[in-house]
Amino acid sequence: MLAELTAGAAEDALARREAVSLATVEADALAAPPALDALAALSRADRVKIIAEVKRASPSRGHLAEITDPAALAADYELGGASAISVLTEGRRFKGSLDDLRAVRARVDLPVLRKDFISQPYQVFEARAARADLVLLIVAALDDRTLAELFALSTELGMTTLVETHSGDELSRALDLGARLVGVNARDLSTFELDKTLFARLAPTIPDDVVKVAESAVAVPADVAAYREAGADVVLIGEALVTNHPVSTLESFLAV
Ligand SMILES: O=C(O)c1ccccc1NCC(=O)[C@H](O)[C@H](O)COP(=O)(O)O
Repeated sequence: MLAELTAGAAEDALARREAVSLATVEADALAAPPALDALAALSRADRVKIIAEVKRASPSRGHLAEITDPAALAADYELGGASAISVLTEGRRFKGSLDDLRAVRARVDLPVLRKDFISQPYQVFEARAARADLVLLIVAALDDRTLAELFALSTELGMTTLVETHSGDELSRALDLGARLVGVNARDLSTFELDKTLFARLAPTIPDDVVKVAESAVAVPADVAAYREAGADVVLIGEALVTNHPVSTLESFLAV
């Protein structure tokens, strides 16, 4: 599934590249206003922080929510106390787009994450050209050379990279890269199985100066509390926010 999602996203990027050249998207990225300092916005605090996700659908759950106005949803997230917004821009299975990201960026003052299956420099330039402040790189989807190349490019463009892991080996690769924002995703991206205990097992091996993000599998406030207890600085939440009242749900998650 991860290979299929990554290949599909690369194919879609290639089609966009035929319409808008690499040189153009690179120039747009370089001309964009500076990225917000997402690492500072997400760094350790006396309370857990939340990255709230704009998520219409997913391979594991199918249709989740209509979300006709992603910017309005992001504004609700900001009101509810989110520290950053994640926008799933993958079109085939998540029904997202870069237009969603641009709309969100134009509405909120929070850092915005391009959450996609990135494997090409073109997609990193696109993210910055759309004024994303962060990009996601999934260790399991990339070989070391590509991971390092994309991480360096995102950093050069002034963005923060959320480096996503699912195991001790992937965590070592993320830390070797010098990642400062590391995610542990409870969702196995091949089987879709959720392991709520994975973060607690891996977190003790992540150095203190690395910002730790627990991704996926939050349904109720107790899940946020458990991630916080296990050392999460940040929790990334999608489904629970798009299928419930976004403001009050966020407030309940932040009250733990
Ligand atoms: O959500 C999926 O089904 C999925 C399947 C394959 C690859 C990635 C997938 N999701 C991306 C995410 O990591 C989540 O959207 C994110 O962590 C939020 O998760 P949740 O709060 O459980 O919706």
